[in-house]
Amino acid sequence: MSIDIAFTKGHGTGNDFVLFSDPDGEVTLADAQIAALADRRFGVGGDGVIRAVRSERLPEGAAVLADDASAEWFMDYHNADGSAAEMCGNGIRVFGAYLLAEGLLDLAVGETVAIGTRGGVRQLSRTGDGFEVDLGPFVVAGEAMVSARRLDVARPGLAVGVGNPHVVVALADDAELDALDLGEAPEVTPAPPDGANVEFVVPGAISGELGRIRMRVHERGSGETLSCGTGAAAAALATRSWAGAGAPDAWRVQVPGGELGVRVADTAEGLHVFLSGPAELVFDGSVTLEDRVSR
Ligand SMILES: N[C@@H](CCC[C@H](N)C(=O)O)C(=O)O
Repeated sequence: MSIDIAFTKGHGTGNDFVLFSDPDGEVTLADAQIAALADRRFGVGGDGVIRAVRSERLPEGAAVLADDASAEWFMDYHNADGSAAEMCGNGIRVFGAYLLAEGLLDLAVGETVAIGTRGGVRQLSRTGDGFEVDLGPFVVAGEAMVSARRLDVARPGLAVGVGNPHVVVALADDAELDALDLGEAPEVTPAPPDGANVEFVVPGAISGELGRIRMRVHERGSGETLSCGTGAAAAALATRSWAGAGAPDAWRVQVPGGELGVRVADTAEGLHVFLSGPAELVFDGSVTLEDRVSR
């Protein structure tokens, strides 16, 4: 049986998503159907697909609601290849904008809402020009060697966990970053058990309390994208760790699709990393998904 989906297309600094709502959890899409929706030539096109579903209607939602009973909405995130991911830093801001536009959420500037994700509950705050998300505690630990097309030799990478897995590699300068060919997934050795998003960064100037970074990313399950929010947080955390004592807690990360803010701050639950940036809704449409996808 085919299924009709009413969707909204949105993006955060060029990281683009197909969003649809399924409040009662009645729509189960196969990975191939999600990939068909995300296909840029044969479908709507996007780096990911996001379903808005009530936490209480999902098996994963039980843990979310046990942690925070106010997390009514769950961001069911899938990469462009159909694989599920724990978290999406750009996606959750666009998710907030989508819930507001659909009338599923009431959130004034300055207010915060709890959102369920596979990586746990995330607190999302509405700012004057977008959203800021508390990505929670983080882990910066573990080394790997990373090779990529047009990189002369394999480089050391630092593993960073912000709910989903990342490996961050520092490059010497802009020329090296621009020359990279990320049309193919970088090879990470030893291979992370669940795969990883790989960020290539060029640390820039640190002026006072603020550090700057340029970044390109190859996302697990989606390929090279114009931006990755959790990747920007991972890039800032790795650069902060390389810089050592006295490194700034606030960072601006420049990605091909724009700029994101990252800050590290003490909270009642310890050190957390926060991500801020825009969230844009671009257009609405509807699409019929076939039960059996041939591609
Ligand atoms: N683009 C996202 C990350 C999406 C998930 C990622 N590809 C993964 O598999 O972990 C972001 O903005 O954080």
